[in-house]
This record gives sequence, C-alpha cells and structure tokens, in this order.
Amino acid sequence: LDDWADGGTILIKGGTVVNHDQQFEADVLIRDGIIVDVAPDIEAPPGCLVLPAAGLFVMPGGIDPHTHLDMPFMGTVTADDFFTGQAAALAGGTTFHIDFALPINHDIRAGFREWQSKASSGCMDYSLHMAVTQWGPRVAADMGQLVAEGVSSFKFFMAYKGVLQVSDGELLAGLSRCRQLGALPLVHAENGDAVAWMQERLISSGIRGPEGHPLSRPPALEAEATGRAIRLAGVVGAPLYVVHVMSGEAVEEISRARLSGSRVVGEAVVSGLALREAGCWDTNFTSAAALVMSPPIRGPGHAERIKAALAAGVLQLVATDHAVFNSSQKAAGRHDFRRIPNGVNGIEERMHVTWQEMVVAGLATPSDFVRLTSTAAAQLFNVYPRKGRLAAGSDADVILLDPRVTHTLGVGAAHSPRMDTNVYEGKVVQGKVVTTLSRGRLVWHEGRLRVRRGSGRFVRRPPFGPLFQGLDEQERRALTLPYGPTPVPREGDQEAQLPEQQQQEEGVCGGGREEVAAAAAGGGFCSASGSQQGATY
Ligand SMILES: NC(=O)NCCC(=O)O
Ligand SMILES: [Zn+2]
Ligand SMILES: [Zn+2]
Repeated sequence: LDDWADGGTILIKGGTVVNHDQQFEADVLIRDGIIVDVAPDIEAPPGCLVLPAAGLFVMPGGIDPHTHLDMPFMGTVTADDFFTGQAAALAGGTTFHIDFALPINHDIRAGFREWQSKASSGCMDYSLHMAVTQWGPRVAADMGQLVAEGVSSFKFFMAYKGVLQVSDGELLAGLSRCRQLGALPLVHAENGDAVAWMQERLISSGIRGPEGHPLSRPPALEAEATGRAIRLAGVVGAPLYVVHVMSGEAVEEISRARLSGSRVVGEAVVSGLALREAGCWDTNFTSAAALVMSPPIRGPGHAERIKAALAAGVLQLVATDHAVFNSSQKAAGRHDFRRIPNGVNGIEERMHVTWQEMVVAGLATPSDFVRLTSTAAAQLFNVYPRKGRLAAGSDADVILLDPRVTHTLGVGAAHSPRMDTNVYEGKVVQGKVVTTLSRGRLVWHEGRLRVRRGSGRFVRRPPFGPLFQGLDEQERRALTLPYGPTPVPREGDQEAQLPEQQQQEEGVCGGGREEVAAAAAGGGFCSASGSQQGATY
C-alpha cells in the first residue's frame, strides 16, 4: 500500500463527465491537485499524463458521510483504522468521508483531539462529526469551540442505553444549541429504552443467537424515534439529519415531515439497499453475526421502499455506516446477541453496490448516482463545490467508472487487510471503478492501489450550511422560536417578580441550575442568541 504516485498535471481524455445536474462529453484537466478545466477537446499540456477515458463515466469521487474508523465500541475497537479504511475506500471510488468522533468521558474536545490524532495516519481527505453523549454547560460551550474548528455537525444517539443514549431533554437541548450554532444535528433514531426491554424479554424466552438482534429492534421502534426526533427538532426550529434509515416505516415518518415543510434529511446506507434480515437466522454463527448492525437489516420490502425513497427524493443520499468487526470480535456475542459488536463493512463496496442497486436496476441515472453518493453529502455538510463536483476550482477527487465490467465482491476482492468476513460476499455487480484520483494523485489505477500514510487532509466545514438558509424567515412567519411568543402583559406584573421571571430577564430558559450555568456558558437550553422579541425559551 505504501508505494506513492504523485500528482502533477493530468488530462482525462474523451470520457463522459457526470455531475449531479448534467452529463456531457468532455476532458478534465488537473493541475497540482485541483481541476483547472472541464471542456471538450482540451489540448494536452507538455509533459502531462493523459488518461484515456473513452467509454468511461468520469465522476466526482464518492463522499461517505457516515463511517466509524478506529472507534472503541461495545468492548472492542472497529477493525479498520484511518489508513486501512481510507485505502479501501479509495480502491472503491470514495475520496472523502466524514467520520464520527466520540467524546472521551463525555468530553467532546478531548474526543476531537483523539480523532485528529487517529486520522493523522490516514491517506484520504476527511472531516469529523462529533457525538454528544451527555448534556451540560461544558458540552454546550465546547460545541461552540468545535464549530470554530470546523466540526459543524453533532450526532445524538437515541439508542445504546446506558452507553451513548441521550434523554429527550438532552436531545432537545442539543438540537437547540445546534440551531443556535448553525450546526447540523444528526440522530441515530431508535427507541433505546424499548430496545433494552425487548432484549431482556427475548433473552428470558431463550433467544440468545443473532436472530435476537433484529427481533429486539422492530421497525416500529425506529419509526417512533424518527418521528420523535423530527418533532423535537421542529419545536426548536432545527433542521435534522436522520442517519441510517433502515425501515419503510421510518421512511414514512420522513416523507410525512418533508411534505409538511420540515427540514429533515434521511440518509440511506448501502447495507439497507442490498442486504436481507434472513441472514441473521443462518445456522452458522459467524455468517449471522456478521450482519448484526443497528438499526437492523430488515425483512422483505424494506430495501425496496428505501430505494424507491431515494429515487423519489424522499431520502437524499447513500452512506455506509462502515463499522467493521472481524469474526473473533463478533464472537463475543456467541451466547448472547446483545454482546455482538454492531456494525458491517461497506466503505469499499458502497459505490459499486449503489450503482448496481440504483443505476443498473433502472431506478437512477448516472447524474442521480453522483448526487446520491457524492454531491448531496458535499452540499448538506457544506464542502460543496470544493468536493462533490467536477468543475474548475474543485479538488481533483475524480473517479473513472467502466459500466461494462462485471465483478464479484467479497473478502478476496477487498483491500482492507482487517476484514475476514464481508457482508457482500459473492455479490456480482456490473460497473467498476477503474481509476481513482485523490486531490490529483493517481491512487487507484489498473488494479493497483498506491497510497501514502499521512497524506489525508482535515477539511473544515463552516456552520450555517444550506439547510439553515431561510430558516429565520420561516420561523418569523410561523412565530416559532426564537421570534415568539411574547409574554402577555398583566396588571400587577411589576410588583410580583417571580424567580422564573427574573431568570427570563437574565436570558435564561428553564429553571434548573444546570440550565442557568449552560446559558451562562454561552449555550444551553435557550434557542435564541439574538432573540428579536425579547423572549427566550
Ligand atoms: N450501526 C452500527 O451498528 N454500528 C455503528 C454505530 C452506529 O452507527 O450506531
Ligand atoms: Zn447509529
Ligand atoms: Zn454509525
């Protein structure tokens, strides 16, 4: 993996250039890691490397906004680190990802430092989301600091009770703080309390194998949490991004909310498009446990509803949730499904499986594919058009896809040395990424992967991305927070200064000591920093 191919000037000649909004015959000229021209018949500058692309689609590199590299979870650590995971991603046509950093003992700044150190050995550009696992004034203040450092999205887990799960109050506070900071809140939407109850019930009825995992997490628990998160976000006027939507019922919640004007975005993951729950009933424990992820891979009909929702624009993009555990790690749950580390692979397979399930299946055009696998993520997470587009001035993250090549996915074909199972084992797909350029470097070409440790760059993402545009106006019209309501003046108000009123005048919402401190720290439970009509909640 350590051989290195440097950039320089490269001309991609004679291919079909595909952006999310257009497809045309053109050449792409790259210099020093940046695209300098996209036009027909570009003359090759002296000394430049020419890559012939006749018959190939030339597209923006994939963007995976949901990965877990080198993440401590369920008593172990995900098997792919930043180098092995990113190298595999490049071989599969993904050139940028956003990983989920976890706090250290609920300290999000410490978590950010830790993830930056892990990522320093990587070989691909990346950004970070930060998980918020507990609420308090320090977290509220630290969120502001992280936004200043380029982390403009925060994840809240509504499941994993006793570990990562936040309460509804914590979620509401976090959503409100995100709204204030212009940061996008992300939710893992499952009812963690109900899941824990279902798990107990299954174990006591003797179901201890991997099949207990999907049985304990029925679609209703995903849909309930999705609907709850959407409503809580609506209460504080925050946009919402729902990660790994796995069920038709959750899709319906998102669809309903979008039709009523809510700014909710739904992320599909590639496992939800292509895999089937039945595998968890396999009599071979290793095969069944390999499929354990949360929310679970679903039964008949759900994948079809997810793909239809992607085609119709109800769901916006396809990520992976790449969280790899090898078979010995999964064996921790050999006699208790609750201890099987949750997660599946996909960082290398996503582009190919999505092409197969959406484009080859006739549900999407090549432009749709670019939107689903690259542009939508770049836009939502505010790195567009630097990433997610082939145009002059954009980073030269480019892939060449040959639609004529058929190949088979599996451990033997994959490039991570850390995986001994692959949930896509034996899947035949049509269309293959034959070349990947990462910031102008030829990292995957003619079946060879050439990457260098430490060559990936952290990409800062500014707050107040597209989902925040026009929000103020929407709220002003609806008189929701932070523009209303205002208190009704009543006779005698001046004489009787109740404690809550004093707090309101000091700009503090709610009555708890923690909330007062949170507001003092510049964040907390209040939605409005610049409350235009003087009311704070
Ligand atoms: N999804 C999963 O099973 N593992 C990774 C952690 C998460 O995203 O919930
Ligand atoms: Zn999750
Ligand atoms: Zn995840």
